[in-house]
Amino acid sequence: MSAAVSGLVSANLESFGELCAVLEQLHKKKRHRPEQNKILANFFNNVRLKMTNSEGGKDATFFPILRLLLPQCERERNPYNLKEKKLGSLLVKVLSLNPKSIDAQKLINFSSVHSSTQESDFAWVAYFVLKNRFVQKSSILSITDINEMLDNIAKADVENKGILLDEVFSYAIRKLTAQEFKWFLRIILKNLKLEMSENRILGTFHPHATELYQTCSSLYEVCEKLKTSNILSGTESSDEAVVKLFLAVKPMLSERLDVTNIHQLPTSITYHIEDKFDGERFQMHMENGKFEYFSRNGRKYTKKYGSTYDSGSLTPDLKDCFSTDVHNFIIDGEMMGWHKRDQCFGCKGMSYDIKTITENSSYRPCYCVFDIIYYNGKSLICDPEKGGLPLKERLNILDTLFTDVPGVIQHSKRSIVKDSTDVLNALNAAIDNQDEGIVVKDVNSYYKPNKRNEGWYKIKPEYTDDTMVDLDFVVIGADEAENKRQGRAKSFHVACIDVKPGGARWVCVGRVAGGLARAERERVCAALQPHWRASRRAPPPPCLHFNKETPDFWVLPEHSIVFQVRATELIRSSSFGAPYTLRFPRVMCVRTDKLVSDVMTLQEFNQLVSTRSPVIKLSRKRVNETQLNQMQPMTLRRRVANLPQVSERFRTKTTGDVQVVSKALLDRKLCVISDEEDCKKVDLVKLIESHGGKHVENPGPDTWCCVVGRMTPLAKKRIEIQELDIVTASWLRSLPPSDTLCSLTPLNMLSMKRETRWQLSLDYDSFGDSFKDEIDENVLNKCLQNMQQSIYPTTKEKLKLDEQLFGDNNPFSFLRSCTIHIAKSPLHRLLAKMYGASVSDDFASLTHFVIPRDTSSEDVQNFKNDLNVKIVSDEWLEACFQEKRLVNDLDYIM
Ligand SMILES: Nc1ncnc2c1ncn2[C@@H]1O[C@H](COP(=O)(O)OP(=O)(O)OP(=O)(O)O)[C@@H](O)[C@H]1O
Repeated sequence: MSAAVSGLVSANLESFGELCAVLEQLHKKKRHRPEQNKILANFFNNVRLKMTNSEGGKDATFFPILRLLLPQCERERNPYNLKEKKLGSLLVKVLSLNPKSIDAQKLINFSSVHSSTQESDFAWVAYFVLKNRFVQKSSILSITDINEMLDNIAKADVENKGILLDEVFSYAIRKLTAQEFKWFLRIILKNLKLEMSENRILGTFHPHATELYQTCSSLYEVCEKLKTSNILSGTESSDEAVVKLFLAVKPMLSERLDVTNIHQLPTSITYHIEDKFDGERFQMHMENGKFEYFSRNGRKYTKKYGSTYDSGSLTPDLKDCFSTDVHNFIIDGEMMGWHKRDQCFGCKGMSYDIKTITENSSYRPCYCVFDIIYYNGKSLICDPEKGGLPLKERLNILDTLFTDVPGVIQHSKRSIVKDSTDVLNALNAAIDNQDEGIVVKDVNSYYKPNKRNEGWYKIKPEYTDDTMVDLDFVVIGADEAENKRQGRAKSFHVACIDVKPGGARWVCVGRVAGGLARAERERVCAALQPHWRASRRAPPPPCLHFNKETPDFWVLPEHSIVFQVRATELIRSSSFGAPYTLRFPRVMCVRTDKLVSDVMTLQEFNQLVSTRSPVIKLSRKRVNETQLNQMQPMTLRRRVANLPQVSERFRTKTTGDVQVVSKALLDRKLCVISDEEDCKKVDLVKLIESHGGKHVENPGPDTWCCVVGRMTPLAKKRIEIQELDIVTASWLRSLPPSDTLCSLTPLNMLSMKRETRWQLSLDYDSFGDSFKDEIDENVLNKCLQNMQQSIYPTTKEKLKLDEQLFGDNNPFSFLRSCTIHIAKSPLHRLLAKMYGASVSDDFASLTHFVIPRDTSSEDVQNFKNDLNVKIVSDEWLEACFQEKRLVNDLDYIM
């Protein structure tokens, strides 16, 4: 297809040289996102203009260009299977360089780590080494030519024709300029080094392109759908879901949830629990007996698993399992390894890769299906307007689609959640079984491609403090960072101590990269810097046992420090000194208080792995219900409505010696949301009981009211949503004993539900002044305070006013709708406030979390893990300030 497609845009329309010039500009402006966007948008507009003005150009497609701009999204061509090492040797061969020459050595032994400047990738090194050998000084090849050359490279790999490769490369060297060749190499390596995300490039191309790409993972389809003629005639829209058989849909993702925050899920919603399978996400497409398999990032694995019932390692076993009235479908699930002899699942850390296992492996693929995307010609995803069905209805279809064949294809089992105890029990069962965790899903959620916050939650033990066993290791090595901004080390090799009669030996157990905050990493690197020894110059001494994975630098423990490390599992490995290594490790803290001789001993480490199972889970401790009550404000995400009660034995209890002295709260249920600085929760509960009331752990429909002391994020959230009656803890503390039930007045309340508000409005005015009761000085003061407050309009009212006065954009308060946390710049904070933003440190209520543009990707990832809020670069704010309007933040999402 690709050659034909390449021809659709006229060869003369765009030369590769012009594209390279744009790429150069984008590369130069890589720290200036808005400028990059402008450059790219201008380029697209120019091409669009040329297309419409050219004969038949209205039907021309951007695909040949877009696939060069987004080489990492290339799915129409086979993989090139050319990495730096192979490319280096190929160039040396094609250019007939003396392999021992300095230039040839630079190409053959290229390593991004050891190259002289931070910016240099292989293409850049090749450019400098080879630029004088290029004869072509100006551009002569078109985009079509380049695509054809790439087709040939992909073909050469499939057909294993080295000659074809040599031909393409010698042609490229003769016909391309040195600069074009540099970009040609970057396209082959699928990394243009522009620091522009897929979404940003697609978003600049067309506002609907990103969404379309999520549903089909095909640039070709995106370009077809957004052809110039459609754009001009206004017929294009993203409303039509482009789910097509045999085109991969980007899978829906799960949001991380710490089980101790489970109460924060609204109880008005029904959830079910499923096992969290520890395999590889796969989609299966089928039409009339023809199958395709796609991995999570849209790569085809059909050859492996089989395109028909006659081929592959999975499809032949599916022959009789599908219902007879199904013609086509797309299903979503996890490809697991099934141990043929032991008849059980393996997990990802084990010594097989489900994508590449062969017949000889002890494992075979078993597809565990948890969703359906497409059924008998109809897409079932996205919102109802687009034909989407809620999960429970999709699952009704899925249940009838096939019958389980154990070890081949299985439905993911699910159970409806009745209360938080169910979730806890399921997680603890997963911990006991050494499983990865559980997944909790809103049964009414719609399938949203590539979306993470749409009703699916993954709950793993490691998200909860205290369930994991932390291990103390000493740093004995490091690998060098390509980018030295955060210090010299990219990752650290950590070891346990093996105490021997002749002296200690340090046995490396693995490598850890994540977990350290930027400043801390810098501090660690600075402290170790004087003691690092490069392994290339001086091999590590025998007391440091590394095995195959020798670090770039080693350090003696006496000069080193201790890391407290948390990992999800230990997996068998022959790469490091110990027979098991750490899976997904991260540094929890630097133990400056610990001597290196106090780290874990090899003996202790071996005890952990004494079962000899290939994977040892490090989540040892179960979660108990008391932990469920410890809210974690940082991950507070969703609206809280009627919440489930925790089981009786874990409720906050008084000692039982409370004397009931009043009937003010007789038989009423109250829920204490937060305590007061000087009055613990248990004391507030005692007060409730002394008035004859009952304390409940979570508010439900029969809860009379809630009590708030300290303004915790949870308390704020509950007050904000105005769905509960909430009184202040000071009201409870000053409640006088009484023989009759007390009543609530607006002045004591932080929040009211609608019915209460309506009822009280009969007796009180909007400032809390009673129509019938006399008031004292104290009450009068409070009413006056309310009057003052109510003079100021709410944000909502201000927004309305903005709209009336300024239409779409109020140039003086364009940030009014935003609640922003600004990590660094005080100036930005000031300006943001000046332009109407609420600047806040309350992570639960943020619309944007603004961080400096040069924040490391690791830190960005950490923020993403911890916060459910848009994380944007500070360039977004600058763009807003500059343009005096609320600039679309999409381009600035980190
Ligand atoms: N029952 C299930 N429902 C949905 N996803 C599941 C289920 N079981 C396993 N998964 C897998 O869990 C993955 C998410 O969990 P995990 O955090 O381990 O993966 P990740 O790749 O590290 O992160 P993420 O996929 O969330 O970016 C999903 O992509 C999916 O492949």
